[in-house]
Amino acid sequence: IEPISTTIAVGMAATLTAFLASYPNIFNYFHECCRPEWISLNRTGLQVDLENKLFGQHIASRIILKAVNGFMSNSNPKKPLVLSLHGWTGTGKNFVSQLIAENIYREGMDSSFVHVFTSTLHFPHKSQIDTYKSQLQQWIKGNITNCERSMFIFDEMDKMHPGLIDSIKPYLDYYERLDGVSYRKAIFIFLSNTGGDSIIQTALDFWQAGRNREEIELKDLETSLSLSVFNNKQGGFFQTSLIDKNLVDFFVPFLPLEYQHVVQCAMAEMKARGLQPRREIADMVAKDLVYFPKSERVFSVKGCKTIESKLDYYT
Ligand SMILES: Nc1ncnc2c1ncn2[C@@H]1O[C@H](COP(=O)(O)OP(=O)(O)OP(=O)(O)O)[C@@H](O)[C@H]1O
Repeated sequence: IEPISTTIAVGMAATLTAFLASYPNIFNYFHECCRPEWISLNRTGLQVDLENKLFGQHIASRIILKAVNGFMSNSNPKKPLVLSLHGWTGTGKNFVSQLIAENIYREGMDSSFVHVFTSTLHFPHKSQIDTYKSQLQQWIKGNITNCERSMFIFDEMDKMHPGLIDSIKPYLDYYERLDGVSYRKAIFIFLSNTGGDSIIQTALDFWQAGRNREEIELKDLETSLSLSVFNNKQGGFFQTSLIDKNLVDFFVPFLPLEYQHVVQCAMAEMKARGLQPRREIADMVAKDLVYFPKSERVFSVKGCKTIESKLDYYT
């Protein structure tokens, strides 16, 4: 027997054995499963994405990076991570949720462990609230039983019937196990426009005082934000025990976007389409949008939301 071939053959067999040992089910190598190979935080990726892709949100960016990093590096968290993202339309709340998902799950938003609920789509009828409550509980329990590192995104919280979200309160709490299931490694993200007005007022106050937007700190927004979230009668948070029991770990404010950010969004969109980003086109797109308040015209009414369709027109 020729020694070199024998060495290679033995080496390959050892590698294959090690590979099969680490993948008891070879199927899991190709098919998404609840294992670190498929679910683990790419810290640098998240930081780079937040720095380069999310515009005009220095506070949100900072909080999210710290919160997600801290949570994902803790192998034994005491409760699930609960983030509540607030702000005007088109400012990046869904977008940031997507960035988080992409940097934790290899399959990103397409992962079978990332679940999105939209109030008007999944919970449309007030009369069905009791059914929704038990469905939601079972759905979350089932999914976390399947994979403890699951992520749940609740969009349009401001359109959710008050009371519904209270039904999942036990899952967000500090319990070690509930009916044999541990919810502590899951991530819950709530998105809403609630509190947007108070954030805008603060941003406008800074602008009118000639102060730099980057000088706005979380403490400038925190109190008025949590008050307006708690007392807004329209939304799923209305006087919910999630807030008075401090189960929301971070209230994350999204600032209204200005002309310069809309330009950045348009440039990024051109790049994403494989086009050479052109400032004059980005300017045309940005000038096409409506800004408020009427007299100052500082913030984009739709944030960066209609950029895509406007670009179709100009490119
Ligand atoms: N701050 C931002 N930085 C970069 N892109 C952004 C930002 N805000 C919005 N966009 C772009 O605009 C699109 C729409 O924004 P997104 O859906 O995240 O807004 P939203 O805050 O969730 O709005 P809504 O409250 O209406 O749901 C995003 O997919 C993204 O391309």
